[in-house]
Amino acid sequence: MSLSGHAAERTRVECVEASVRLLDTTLLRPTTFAASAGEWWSVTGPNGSGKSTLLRVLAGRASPSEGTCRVLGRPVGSSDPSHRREIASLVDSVPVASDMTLREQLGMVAASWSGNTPAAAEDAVRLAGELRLTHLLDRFPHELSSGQLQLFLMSLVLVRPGQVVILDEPERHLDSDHVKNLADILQQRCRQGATIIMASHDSTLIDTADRRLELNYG
Ligand SMILES: Nc1ncnc2c1ncn2[C@@H]1O[C@H](COP(=O)(O)OP(=O)(O)OP(=O)(O)O)[C@@H](O)[C@H]1O
Repeated sequence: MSLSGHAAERTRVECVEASVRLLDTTLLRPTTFAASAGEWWSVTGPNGSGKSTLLRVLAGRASPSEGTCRVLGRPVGSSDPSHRREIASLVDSVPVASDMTLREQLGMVAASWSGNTPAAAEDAVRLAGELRLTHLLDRFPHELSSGQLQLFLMSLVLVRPGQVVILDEPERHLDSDHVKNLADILQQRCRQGATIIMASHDSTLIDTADRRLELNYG
């Protein structure tokens, strides 16, 4: 089953009865939802309910055992760079270079996806400012606190121009003020047309999101 016509054009992420099993263990129960352009979805549920598994599927790191998941109309995990360009994810770990400053790494990622142009570099520095990282840009990753490192990981994801942003517990290590700031940044990204799929236990982020997908055990 898939959406058609105008709805299909606006649908960015669609799962239909998607489940994940590993031998006799269920990682994700059958799950159905459709997220449109400009929507921010929070995926909620207790520990072990399958939130990260769903996000791994959407990021192309796991496959549904049954059912389907499509991002931008195509199965995920595509090797096509033009498809991958549109999907920015912070799921599991994001590699960081220990011997490059934040500024160098952020600039490199921005240039990779948006071109090695002054405008792309300026956008990257502006994003770092929004995330309150400006004073840390000439440090190395090991010189950051846990929360500062989380903000840096967020910058590496949000500097990408993707239409679909997939985030697993972006609130990790952040104090309430930085979570609120992050909520504002993500809301702005949605207003610009992005679709965000976010697993979270944080009430500020969950309440700021437009839609909610609750995963349950039973
Ligand atoms: N490699 C694996 N092998 C077997 N079971 C797994 C594996 N990975 C995850 N699981 C199980 O799948 C279920 C869903 O895990 P998942 O990490 O998706 O949950 P979650 O909702 O993200 O939890 P949390 O809120 O704790 O992060 C859990 O019961 C977990 O024990």
